[in-house]
Amino acid sequence: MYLPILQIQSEDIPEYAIVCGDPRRAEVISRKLENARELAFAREYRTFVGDYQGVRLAVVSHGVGSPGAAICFEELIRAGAKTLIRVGTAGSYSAQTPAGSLIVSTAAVRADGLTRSIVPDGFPAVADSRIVEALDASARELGGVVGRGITVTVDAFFEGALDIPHKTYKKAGAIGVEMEIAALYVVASLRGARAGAILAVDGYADADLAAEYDPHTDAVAQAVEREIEAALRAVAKLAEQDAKASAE
Ligand SMILES: O=P(O)(O)O[C@H]1O[C@H](CO)[C@@H](O)[C@H]1O
Ligand SMILES: O=c1cc[nH]c(=O)[nH]1
Repeated sequence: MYLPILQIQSEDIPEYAIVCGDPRRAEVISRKLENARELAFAREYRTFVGDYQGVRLAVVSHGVGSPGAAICFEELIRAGAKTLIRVGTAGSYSAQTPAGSLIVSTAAVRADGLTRSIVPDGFPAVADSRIVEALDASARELGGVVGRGITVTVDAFFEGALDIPHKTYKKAGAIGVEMEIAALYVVASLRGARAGAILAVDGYADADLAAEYDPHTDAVAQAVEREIEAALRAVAKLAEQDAKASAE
């Protein structure tokens, strides 16, 4: 089956997929794979396949924002992807997770518009627990600060005339904010796939903590390197669990 937006053939897509916003990050991840091959680069969607520790996986960029990203998640799942892990960046709400930390998202606040148009209010956006455990364990193997908790998915990066209620989300216990995870968790739930996400913190979103925003520091680059490695190790762990389960 031809997937018209990603412009790939479903036969080329394996069960495991790593997704990220930035097409350049997809290329960086693909360089960690053996037998890496670029399948397509259509709009913001850049698709690679390759092997990590013997596990075939796809690496696909989904761009910025939930509507475009949801198309990518839908087509990947239609193509046969069953495990999707987002490797992204986030703003932090907590001094415990400063720039350069990693966050493993357990669930997402649906403060986006896309999921409102595909599931009712109140429907949760939740990560798969085995993916959370695999990401958390892999991130901790690599050292550095690792937070774990609820993240917020918004549509607006910059505030307009209305405030983005970061303080309210923080008071309610969320630890960071980004722009696509709720769409990933909801689309995965709708289509019978499982999903999780790991984020490199690139600054504070909380106005009380915020300094000049600079996502291009060495600390952030090192955190992105660690989250990529953590996601790849998590894929290997999950594939091993899946192989054991299907042998039983
Ligand atoms: O680094 P990525 O994966 O793009 O994730 C975050 O960065 C972008 C905003 O700068 C949004 O896509 C947000 O979710
Ligand atoms: O959406 C995002 C991504 C990174 N950093 C932020 O503050 N927001």
